[in-house]
Amino acid sequence: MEELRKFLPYADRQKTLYAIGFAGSLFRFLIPLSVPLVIKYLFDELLQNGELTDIEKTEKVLLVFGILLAVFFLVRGPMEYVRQFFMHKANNNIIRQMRMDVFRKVHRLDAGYFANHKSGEIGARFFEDIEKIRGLMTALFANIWIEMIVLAFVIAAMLLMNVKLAFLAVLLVGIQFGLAHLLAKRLKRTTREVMECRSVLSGFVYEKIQGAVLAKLFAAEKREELAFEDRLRRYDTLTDRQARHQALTISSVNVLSDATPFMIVMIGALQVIDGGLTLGSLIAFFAYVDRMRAPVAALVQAFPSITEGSVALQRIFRFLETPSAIREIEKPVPLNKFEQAIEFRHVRFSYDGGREIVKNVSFAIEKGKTYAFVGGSGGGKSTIIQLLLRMYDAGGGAILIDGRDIRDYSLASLRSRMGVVTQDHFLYSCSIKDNIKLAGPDASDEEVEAAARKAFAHEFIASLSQGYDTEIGERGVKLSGGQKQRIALARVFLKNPDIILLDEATSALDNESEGAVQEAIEAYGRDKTVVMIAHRLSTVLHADTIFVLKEGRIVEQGNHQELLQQGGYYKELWAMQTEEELPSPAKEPVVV
Ligand SMILES: Nc1ncnc2c1ncn2[C@@H]1O[C@H](COP(=O)(O)OP(=O)(O)OP(=O)(O)O)[C@@H](O)[C@H]1O
Repeated sequence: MEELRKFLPYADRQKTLYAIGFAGSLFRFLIPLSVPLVIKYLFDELLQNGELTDIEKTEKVLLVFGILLAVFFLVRGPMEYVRQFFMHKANNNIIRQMRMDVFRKVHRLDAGYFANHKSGEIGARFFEDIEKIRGLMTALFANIWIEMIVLAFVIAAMLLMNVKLAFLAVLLVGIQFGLAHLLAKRLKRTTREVMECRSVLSGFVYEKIQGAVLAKLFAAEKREELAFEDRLRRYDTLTDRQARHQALTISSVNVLSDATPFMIVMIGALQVIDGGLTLGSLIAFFAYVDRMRAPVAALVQAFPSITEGSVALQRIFRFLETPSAIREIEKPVPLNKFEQAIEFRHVRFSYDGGREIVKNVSFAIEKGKTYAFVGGSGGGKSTIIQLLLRMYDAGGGAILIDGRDIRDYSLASLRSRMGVVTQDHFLYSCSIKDNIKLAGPDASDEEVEAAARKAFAHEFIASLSQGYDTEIGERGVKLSGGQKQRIALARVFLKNPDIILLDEATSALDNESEGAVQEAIEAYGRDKTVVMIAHRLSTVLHADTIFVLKEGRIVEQGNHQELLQQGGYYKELWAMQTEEELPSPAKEPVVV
């Protein structure tokens, strides 16, 4: 029930709408409850009344039913409308609020969370889980209380007519609730399993849709189908179990609730024979017992909705309360400008708390210079950039910018000083212009074009039929690797940051474009601080300092010439690459 306590503030904000909807519900449900009383009046006081003439009786019948029909049409109908509209409005407002909170949370979680959770599973929170709350809200904020009030009204009317019969009815209803409550416990457990399984399934499907083309390349369609079928079967087993529990709950309660009127009428008939009850009262009693079945059935049927909704709430709050590994200090300072240097001091880092990826790394980066990290694959080069961006926090040592620990700076200001182009640049499925404008939403078309020109992207963009307005598909699938890379670069040029981080930023370009983009980066980077990661050493020859990383350690550092003279790992890498690249004279650098 903890989840319901956390949910209350959401409902509290909608209390006016709920109150209006609730008032509408009261009229809508209570008006029909007057019918048995009218029946009793008809039988006991009107039809069997010897003092009234037939004409008088007819007049009274017409009057009573005229009033009743007027109330039904003029009050009950509009009240039903009020109930439906305001309840829906309140529920929708809560759902929108929760979706916003989940969305906001997605953007507050750290990179580590996304490395360990599938996007489809996270997406399930937005739609399936949040939709499940709708049933819970309707049950909790309207139906349950209305049905309780109806039930209380019915019981009160019964007590007024016959105490003994009323107690019998209350006893039978109590048994029905007890049974439903008992069975609901098992139902809750299964419901949780079903929902967990469904979100895993949705993560699986989402990933397979993204990998559908890859599956074709490996002729793995059949394998994927079987894997999906297997998962669906497991999901079916769970939903079958859930349906069985649900059916058991509803059917056992329904049997009891169906039998209740018979028992009451039987005992009531005996009382009529004894003269302890009038015929009109028995008929009215029967009508009330029958009315009692609806609230009881509604309450029992509300159990599954409440169960599902509360499991969904648990899952949503678990997500909303996920602590972010990357947090700002209480009063972060803004990094308004990068003035002097970046320093890594004995930095250590492991993604999983086990294997160290960065091992006691220390280096300094001065403002206005160009640096490069090179080394074998998996050596930790990209991880260093991730640490600098505070996508992850170092496990040991410290990273300083202008003499201050980066954890002291506000995250937004820290990241806005840096522009990054990675190997895996994410593009949104919108227009090229909007993708570039991610770096500056207020940029004019001229500024966007200038940035694209610098990144040697303007020509290819202009050649597209829609130009800058061309939609590029999910993750930019409609563009080539080199085109995507140039758009990512244009984005950085538009952002105009103090520090440029380029992780294999030109690897997808052909030799000619790479040379041109390199020149652009060099020209642009003259008054900037540039940190590059490259496999192709020929692209980092101009760097002021090259750090050579091997298995998480800096094993050598210096400029290209110095490193060659050291005759170590760098020289080995250089020799290997120049041999590989010999057939391409255009790219062959001069080795002195
Ligand atoms: N999110 C992650 N969770 C766990 N391990 C990771 C994660 N990202 C990277 N690694 C591991 O960290 C190590 C270093 O990866 P990193 O990407 O920093 O290397 P790199 O030097 O940039 O490699 P490459 O040149 O191939 O891009 C690798 O062994 C990789 O498996």
